Order: sequence, then structure tokens, then C-alpha cells
Amino acid sequence: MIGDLADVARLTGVSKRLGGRPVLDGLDLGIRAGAVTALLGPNGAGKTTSVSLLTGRIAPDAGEATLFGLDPRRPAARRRLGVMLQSAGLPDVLTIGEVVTLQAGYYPDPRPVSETLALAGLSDLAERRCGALSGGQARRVHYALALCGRPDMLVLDEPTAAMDRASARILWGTVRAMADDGAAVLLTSHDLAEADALADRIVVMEAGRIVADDTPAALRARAGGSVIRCRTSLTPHAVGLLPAVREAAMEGAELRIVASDATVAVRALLDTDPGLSDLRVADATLEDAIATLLAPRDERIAA
Ligand SMILES: Nc1ncnc2c1ncn2[C@@H]1O[C@H](COP(=O)(O)OP(=O)(O)OP(=O)(O)O)[C@@H](O)[C@H]1O
Repeated sequence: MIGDLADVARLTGVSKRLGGRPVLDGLDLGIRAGAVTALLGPNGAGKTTSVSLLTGRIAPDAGEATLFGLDPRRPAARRRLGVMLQSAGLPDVLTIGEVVTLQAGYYPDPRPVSETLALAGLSDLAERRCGALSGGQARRVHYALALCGRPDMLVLDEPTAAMDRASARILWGTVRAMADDGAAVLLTSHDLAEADALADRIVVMEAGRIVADDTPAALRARAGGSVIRCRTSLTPHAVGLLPAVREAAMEGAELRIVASDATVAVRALLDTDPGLSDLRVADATLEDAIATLLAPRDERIAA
């Protein structure tokens, strides 16, 4: 909630143009302490731009960005921030232990290097040169660099993108522990299973606006009970009028239907289109909920 005292970072009425086009227009977003907030949305929605504004990498054209109550570009604010970006280089000739030691030296109260390496799952790789790392190992080093200063706010941009599931689970566990310890964590991800597993709160952006801001459970509940997929000659509009159908939209060549009662909806579908094929029914997931939120308006028929 905007104005919440527990917000450690905040965008208030922020507008930003990039390349001559409006990217954000009057955006309000507060990031809370002690919680993991996931920023989700399709490519180009404005997630990275929002993160760049909150972390002081760019300044708003209008409105205000604050970090710990200060302009995010102020060193006093940035010292309390740990950031893991998608694209950042590492010095090839230094070892992992050396880059972490170097980075920790910039902070007033850093973690011991051995603790940082352990949290990032890098204890066995401390002597390895950064030029000889796999993509997933390099991501773990970036994670170590983000958390070595014991930050009050941790910003993770697609943190597990190149990681295997085991490394991702280590990261999720330590991120959760830091949030439980009081840190504000802001995460962007295209991995909805990651967001569902980790986030206390999910903010969905589309075209520079916030279209949902809720807990994962509340978002899932919004998608309804079940999702039905099938091939049918019926239009989404016709299916939207059937009993128990909440929404219907094309997804490639298939029709995707959100139903409050799958049995009632399936019976009506089969009665109306005996030629219907490839029928599948599943519980609604977070991915379904977000697909529903982001479906093009003219394809989405609410019953
Ligand atoms: N430096 C720039 N110059 C011009 N346009 C830009 C610049 N940076 C971003 N944009 C545009 O701003 C919009 C939002 O970009 P942004 O990177 O914030 O999206 P995103 O939600 O992070 O996307 P992704 O999921 O692809 O990372 C896009 O249309 C993008 O093309």
C-alpha cells in the first residue's frame, strides 16, 4: 500500500519515457520490508524500468522514487541495497573468493566471505577463476555479490534464469531466510513456479501499468476452479455463454476455458460440440491466473 511505513522503496506517480515512447505513466508501487515481492509480466511490460528507477540507475521524468526515504541515487541509500542484475560481467582473472572479498569491502557491515559463499552454494568454488565458470555458477557469483553487504533490500532480476533446479532451490531457501529476517526482496521472473514458491506478494505489470497486486493464493483463486483445454469449432463467445464457464479465450489452436465447475462445463461443451477433441482438465495454477489477467480483452469473454 502506498504510504505504508514498512515500504522501504517506493515509486509515487512515476512516469518515464524511453526512446521517445512512454514506458511508465503515473506508476505507484511500494516495496515492503520482510516480504518477497515478485514483479511479473510479459516482455516490455516495464519491470526492468521500474527496478532501475527504484535502484537509482535511472531517474523519473515525473513523480518520485525513494529508497529508504532518500533519492535512490544517494550513496547512503544504495549502501543498504544488494542488486543482482541479468547482465553484468565478472573479472575473468580473479577468483570467486577474491571478487566477493573485493565487493564486501564496499559495505560498512559485510557478511564474512565464507558465510556469503555458503549462502550462494559456492564454498567449494572459492578458488575458481571467474573466467572458468558455467552460466549457472556465474549467476551464483552475482547472487553472492548482491547479498555480501547484508542488504536491507535485495533486488533479484531473473535470478535463477541459467540455474539448474537444485541451485535454484538453494537460492530460494536463502532468499526466504533473508526476507524472514526483515529484508525487502524484489524479484523479477518469468518462472511462475519460482514466483509461486517464493513470493508473498505478486505484482503483475502490463504495458507500464499494474494489473494485479495480490498474494499468489489470492491470484490463483481469482482464476477460478479449473482450466479446461480443448479443440473445438465453437467460438470463445459461444463457449462463454455455457453454464459454469467464467472465461474462454483462444490459446494457439486450442480453446482455454476457466470454469467454476469443470463437470458442468465439460458436459455442456460436449453437448454443444460433439466433435470436440483433445479435452484436458486441470486445477488452475498461478500461470493460468496470469494468463487470464493478460488475455487480450477482445478474446476474453466473461460469463
Ligand atoms: N534504453 C531504452 N531505450 C528505448 N526504449 C527502451 C529502453 N529500455 C527499455 N525500453 C523500452 O521500454 C519498454 C519496457 O522495457 P522493460 O525493460 O522495462 O520491460 P520488462 O518488463 O523488464 O521486459 P523483459 O521481460 O523483456 O525484461 C519496452 O518497450 C522497451 O523496449
